[in-house]
Amino acid sequence: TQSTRPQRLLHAVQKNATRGDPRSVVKAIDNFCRQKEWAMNVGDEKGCILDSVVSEVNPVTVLELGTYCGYSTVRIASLLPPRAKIITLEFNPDYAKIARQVIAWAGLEDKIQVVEGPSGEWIPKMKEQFGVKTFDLVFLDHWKDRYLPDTKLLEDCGLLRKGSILLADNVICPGTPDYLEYVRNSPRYKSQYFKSHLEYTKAEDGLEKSVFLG
Ligand SMILES: O=C(NCCCCCn1ccc2cnccc21)c1cc(-c2ccc(F)cc2)cc(O)c1O
Ligand SMILES: [Mg+2]
Repeated sequence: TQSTRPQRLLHAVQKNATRGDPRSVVKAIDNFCRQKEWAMNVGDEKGCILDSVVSEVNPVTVLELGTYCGYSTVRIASLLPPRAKIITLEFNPDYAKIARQVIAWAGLEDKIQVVEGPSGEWIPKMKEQFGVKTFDLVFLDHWKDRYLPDTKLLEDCGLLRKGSILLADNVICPGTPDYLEYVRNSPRYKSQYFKSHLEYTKAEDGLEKSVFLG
């Protein structure tokens, strides 16, 4: 039976990356996507912006919405202090299965919890299920029409604190117009746009970093 793109991406990691070396896993995925098959990882250009935000925030609790194959999960986790944890939500069980194997190859399974299901159902259960108080950093990379409702849900569930950072991928391509309008005009956020390009292409895209003001 025909393999899927995530399966081919995983094989490229297992073939070209060193076990326990997260940076080599990131490199192997970027090379696969540049040379063989495009895939919707945040990629190396936006990935460097992600790295700088993570290093600046030094988060202890991270929520990622949209795991896919675990590229950004590995990128973030490789920069976290020892006790820090990421909860990453993936709707598609096949993607989650691949992501767990990519994360294991990077040797980062102790810092990462991959949770399967829709954000709308899981966000209200974060406190009781995972003992989370608030998130220091949220990376939004899932259905683009869920960025806004899930941000409001995070607020309503008390999962954001003064200074929590929201970092959103794809605010230009595919685009999240209602989310951008909200974080850029709400008095509860201080927002900043990092112009970049859609992963592995010349098309414009960017990340929006928004600080929750409480
Ligand atoms: O669609 C994108 N990502 C989302 C994938 C599905 C997420 C599903 N999901 C995961 C967790 C979760 C929790 N609750 C509900 C749903 C949930 C995406 C697309 C492009 C893209 C594609 C084609 C093109 F021509 C240009 C750009 C580029 C990106 O970087 C992207 O991220
Ligand atoms: Mg994305």
